[in-house]
Parts: sequence; C-alpha cells; structure tokens
Amino acid sequence: MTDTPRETSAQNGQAPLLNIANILTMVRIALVPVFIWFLVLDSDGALFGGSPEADNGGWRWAAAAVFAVAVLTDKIDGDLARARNLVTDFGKIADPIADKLLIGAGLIMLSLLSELPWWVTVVILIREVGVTVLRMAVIRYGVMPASRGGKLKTVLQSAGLLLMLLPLVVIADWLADVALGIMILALVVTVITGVDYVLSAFKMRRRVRAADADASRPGDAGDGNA
Ligand SMILES: O=P(O)(O)OC[C@H](O)CO
Repeated sequence: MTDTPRETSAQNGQAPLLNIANILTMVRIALVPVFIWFLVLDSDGALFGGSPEADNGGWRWAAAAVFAVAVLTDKIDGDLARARNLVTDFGKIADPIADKLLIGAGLIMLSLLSELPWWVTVVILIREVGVTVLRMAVIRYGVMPASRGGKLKTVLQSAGLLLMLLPLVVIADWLADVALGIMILALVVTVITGVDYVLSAFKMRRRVRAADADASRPGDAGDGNA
C-alpha cells in the first residue's frame, strides 16, 4: 500500500512540481471558499443567527455545482497523474489535503445548517485530521499515499455530500434518506480506513528500521554471495 520507504522523498528525475495534475489539485482548494460562500448566500443570514428572508434556492444549486466540479477535478487529476506519469510526492500529500478541505467544508456547512448531525461531522473530521497528521509524522519513512479504501471513502463522502447539497426533498422525500444512508456508509468506511492507515504507518516504520539495522550491520554486504 505504501511506497518503498524513503524512495520517493527525492523528486529528482520525476515530473515537474507545476504540472496539470497538481494545478487541478490547487484549483480544487481554490473552489472551497467559493463553495462556502455560495452556501452562506443561500442561507440568507440564517447561518449567522438571523432569520431567512427569501428563498435563494439558486445559490444552493450553485454551491452543489461548484462542489461537483471540485469532485470532478479529483477524478481528473488522479487519472492525469497516472496516465501522464505526473505523480509527485507533493501531489500525494496535497491531493488528500485538498479532498479533506472540500469534504470538511461540506460537512461543517451542512451541520451549521442543521442538515447533518454534528457527531457525524466531528467523527469524520477527527479521522481526516488524524490521517493528515499521521502522514506528516511518518514522512521520514516515506510518503504514505492514499489507499484504495481511502479513495472509496472519498467517493462515498463526495456522493453523500453532493446528494445532501442538492435540494432533493423537492423531488422526493426518500432521496434525502438515501443521501443520509450514503453518508452513514461513508462514515463507517472513513473509520475503518483510518484504522488501516495507523496499521500501515506502523508497518512502514518497522520496515524502514529493519532496513536501517541491516544496512548498519558490519560485513553484511558480502554475506550471501560467498
Ligand atoms: O485515504 P485518505 O484519507 O488519505 O484520502 C484519500 C484521498 O482523498 C483520495 O483521493
């Protein structure tokens, strides 16, 4: 799941930092405040203790559209990075952070709007911040890239949030239940993958320490060739 320890810490000979995949990651980060602002406009002051004066459903659609575009950049930058060999250590770190900023903003805004229970937001945020801190803490052993489970988790979170952002109740009540169901599934996968990252980090550390110990053992170089 993780890279060969320390192998990726040098970017020499790899793709340039300023490549299309990393630019798309930056675009995703830049879209987060726009998304928040559209939801604030949609709330008509309700977010700040005032009472809504008019129904600006249009801003809600706009916020959902910005969110969808941002999610799309996640898919495109990953595909481009792999297809054009644009994978960089920076991208491996920045891409999950960009996802977390977007998802975190969505969760917090929906909880502020009383549309998502706060405990769901808090549990997911603790996991997301925890994994980011863990990733930084083990960087000396190598970059811990997103796992398959982590990617599935982001897809579920994005799908759940997008469905919750769309004013689906207008179409049918049960669609809102589907959206909440996906969010709960996302929550479960979020926690499971969080535990998996902790285990991976320990394995990574053990592997690097064992390799270091082997390398520092005198006379090892010739062993096995005799
Ligand atoms: O597993 P995480 O938490 O590092 O996040 C995965 C990324 O969001 C996948 O793009």
